[in-house]
Amino acid sequence: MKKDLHTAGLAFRKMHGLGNDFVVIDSRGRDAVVTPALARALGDRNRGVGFDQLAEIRDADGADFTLDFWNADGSRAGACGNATRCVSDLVMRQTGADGVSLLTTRGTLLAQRVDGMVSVNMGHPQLEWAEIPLSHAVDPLHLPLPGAPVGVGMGNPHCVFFVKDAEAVALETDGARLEHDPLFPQRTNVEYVSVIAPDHLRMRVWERGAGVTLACGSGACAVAVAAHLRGLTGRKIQLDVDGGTLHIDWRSDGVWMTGPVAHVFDGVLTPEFLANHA
Ligand SMILES: N[C@H](CCC[C@H](N)C(=O)O)C(=O)O
Repeated sequence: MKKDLHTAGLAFRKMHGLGNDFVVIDSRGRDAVVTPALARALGDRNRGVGFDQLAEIRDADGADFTLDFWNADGSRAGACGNATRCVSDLVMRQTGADGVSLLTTRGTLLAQRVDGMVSVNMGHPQLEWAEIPLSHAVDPLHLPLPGAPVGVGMGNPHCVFFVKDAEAVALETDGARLEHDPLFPQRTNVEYVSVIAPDHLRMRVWERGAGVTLACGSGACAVAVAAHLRGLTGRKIQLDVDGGTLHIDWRSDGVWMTGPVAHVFDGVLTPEFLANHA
């Protein structure tokens, strides 16, 4: 941790997309400051700020900015759709532009403002077992687990179950167990989905490294892809999550996700907090 942060503190923003909540730290123009220990401390809803993911903005070559994501347990997340939409909104407000490009571990993503909401192209889904990743060669469309879920990568792993009633699922126990199933060498996010209509799904989610959340953007994209590949839906759907509604459109250039964003408050982490957790 840099010496000036120990005297001045560290500014952050609290944002959310459909109740999927984020702390955003802007490290453009300086070295990155987030460590696994700081992410865990900040993610503590009693002793820190609390978030589902922490997003750190950094400078980028060839894009408007770079985004790194951390889960509340201090692990890294390769993708976070809702935080991507929130930070894109922030940067669009700062620059006055209607669109931005950003770099994540997936490469360059594009985001734009649409009807008061923010859309992001989350890229092409990863449908090969090794890129999801799975531990060995199996058919990702019918994974060898009870309930035959679908495995999809969106820069992070997802395990999608189609069930009769997503409300009736034991999300906390089943999600926690499946996150650590040996089929997923990097653990997995877990989604339970019921079909309302060929263009309308209901999803509940257990996130790797964060637990039950009110929404998950990359999960919503994975679910739309899985549902279409299983012949349950078209390519454009409305998806109801616990925190609201997302719109997903799997186009030829990637999976687009659209929804609301909210900026809740700004704060400054104290030098004392940083000294104890950096
Ligand atoms: N909330 C995020 C996903 C976080 C995924 C994370 N839990 C992981 O380890 O992959 C989203 O909107 O896409």
